[in-house]
Amino acid sequence: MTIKSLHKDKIKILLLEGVHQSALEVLKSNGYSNIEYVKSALDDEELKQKISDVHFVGIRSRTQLTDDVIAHANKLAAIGCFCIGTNQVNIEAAQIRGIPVFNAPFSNTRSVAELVLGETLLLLRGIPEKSALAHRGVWQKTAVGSVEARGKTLGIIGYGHIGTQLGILAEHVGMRVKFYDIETKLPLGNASQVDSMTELLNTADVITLHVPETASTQNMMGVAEFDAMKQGAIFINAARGTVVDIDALAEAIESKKLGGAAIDVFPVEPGSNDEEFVSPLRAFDNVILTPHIGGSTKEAQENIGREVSGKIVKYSDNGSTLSAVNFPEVSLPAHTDRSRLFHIHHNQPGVLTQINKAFAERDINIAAQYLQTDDKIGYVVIDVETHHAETALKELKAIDGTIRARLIH
Ligand SMILES: NC(=O)C1=CN([C@@H]2O[C@H](COP(=O)(O)OP(=O)(O)OC[C@H]3O[C@@H](n4cnc5c(N)ncnc54)[C@H](O)[C@@H]3O)[C@@H](O)[C@H]2O)C=CC1
Ligand SMILES: O=C(O)C(=O)COP(=O)(O)O
Repeated sequence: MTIKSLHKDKIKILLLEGVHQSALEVLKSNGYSNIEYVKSALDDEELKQKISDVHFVGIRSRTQLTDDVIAHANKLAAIGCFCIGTNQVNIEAAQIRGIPVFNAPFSNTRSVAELVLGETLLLLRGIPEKSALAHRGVWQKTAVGSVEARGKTLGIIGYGHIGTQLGILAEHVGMRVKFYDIETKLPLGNASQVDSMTELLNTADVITLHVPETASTQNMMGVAEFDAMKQGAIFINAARGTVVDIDALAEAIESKKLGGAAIDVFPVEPGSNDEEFVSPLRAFDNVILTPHIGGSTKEAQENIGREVSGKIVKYSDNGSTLSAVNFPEVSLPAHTDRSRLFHIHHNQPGVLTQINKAFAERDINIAAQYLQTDDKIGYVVIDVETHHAETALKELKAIDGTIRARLIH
C-alpha cells in the first residue's frame, strides 16, 4: 500500500481575531473545512492549548506567537498573519522549526494612508478639540491656530509602502512631503529625502511614523525628539505602540509643545472590545485616539482574508513559500501526475548531495527539484514518481540536518 498525504479533512486550521470571512471562503473552496473560527485574540494559556494540534494558524496584530507558544504547536505547518506587521510572531523561532510565516504586505496600505491624511487635515484645523468642546456645549468659533494643509510640510518617518502612498495623497492637497528612512529611497512625486531624523523633526509641520517594530525603532520618539519638533506641530503614530515613549508624548501635549496628535497604536492595547482602554492620552481633547483601526476597512480586510488564506492553500497544496517573510522562496509548477515532497533542513553543506545520493541508491528518479537556502535553513521541493513516494519520504527523514520532511501529495 502506498502512503498518502494528510487528507484535507484532517488538516486543522485555527483562525483568530475575527479575520474576514473571505479567508473562510477561500479555504473552504479549496477543500479545507476543518476550521475553528475565534473572534478575539486568546490569552497565552488558551493559545498554547488550542495551537497544540493545529496545522495552520491565522492571526492579526494582537496574538503573540512567542518562542514558548510556538514550542507548544507540535503540528504547526505555517502561520498566516492577516495583516502587514509580523512583529507579534517570533519569526526566527518559527523558521528554525521549519514553519513559514506569511502576511499581506500591502493589502491595508491605502487604508492607513487615507486615515493619516484625514487626521492631518482635522488636526491642522484643531477639529478634534473643537468637536469635543461642542459636545460639552462650548461654542469655539475662531480661526486662531487653524491652518490649511496646502503648503505645509508633511514629515514621514519610514518611507515604505504606507509612507510613499501617504506622500502621494498628501501632495494632492498641496502639502510638501519630506521623509526620513534608514535606506535610500526613490522619492515619489515631489517628495525629498532628508539625511537625518532631526532635520525632519526641525522642519515639518506634521510628523507621521510608518516604521516597523524593530530594535532600531523602539522608543524612537522620546523627550529629545519631541523637543526637536516645531512649536505647535502635529504628531501621528499609526505604526506600532512601542515606537513612541507614550509618557514623553503626553508631556509634549500637556506642555503645548505639540498642537495635537493622532494615535492608533499603543504600548499596551486591550485584547478585546470588552476590555477598558487605559492611556495617559485619554486626558487630551486635541489627541485623536483610535483603537488600532488603521487597516480596519471592509476593502482591506476582505483583500487580506483572500491573500493570506491563498498563501496558506498554496503552501499546503504545492509547497509554495512565495513571499514568506522568514523562509527561502520556492514555487514549483504543480505536477498532478507525480508525487511531491518537501524537505526543510539546517543550512549546512552537502544536504542536497546527500538527498540525491540516497535517491540514486534507491533508484528514485527525480522529476523536478528546486532548492533555496537562506543563512539558517534550506528548503527543497522534489517531485518523484508516485510509486517512489514512500521510500523517498523515508530517505528524506533520515538525512542529516533534517528539520522536517513531508509528502505534499
Ligand atoms: N495601524 C495599523 O492598523 C497598521 C499599522 N501598520 C504598521 O505600519 C508599519 C509600516 O508598514 P509598511 O509601510 O507597509 O512597511 P514597509 O516595510 O513597506 O516600510 C517601512 C519603512 O520603514 C523604514 N525603516 C525601518 N527602520 C527605520 C528606522 N529606524 N528609521 C527610519 N526608517 C526606518 C524601512 O526602511 C521602510 O522603508 C508596519 O510594519 C506595521 O507595524 C501597518 C498596517 C496597519
Ligand atoms: O497590518 C498591520 O500591521 C496592522 O497593524 C493591522 O493590524 P490588525 O489586523 O488590524 O490587528
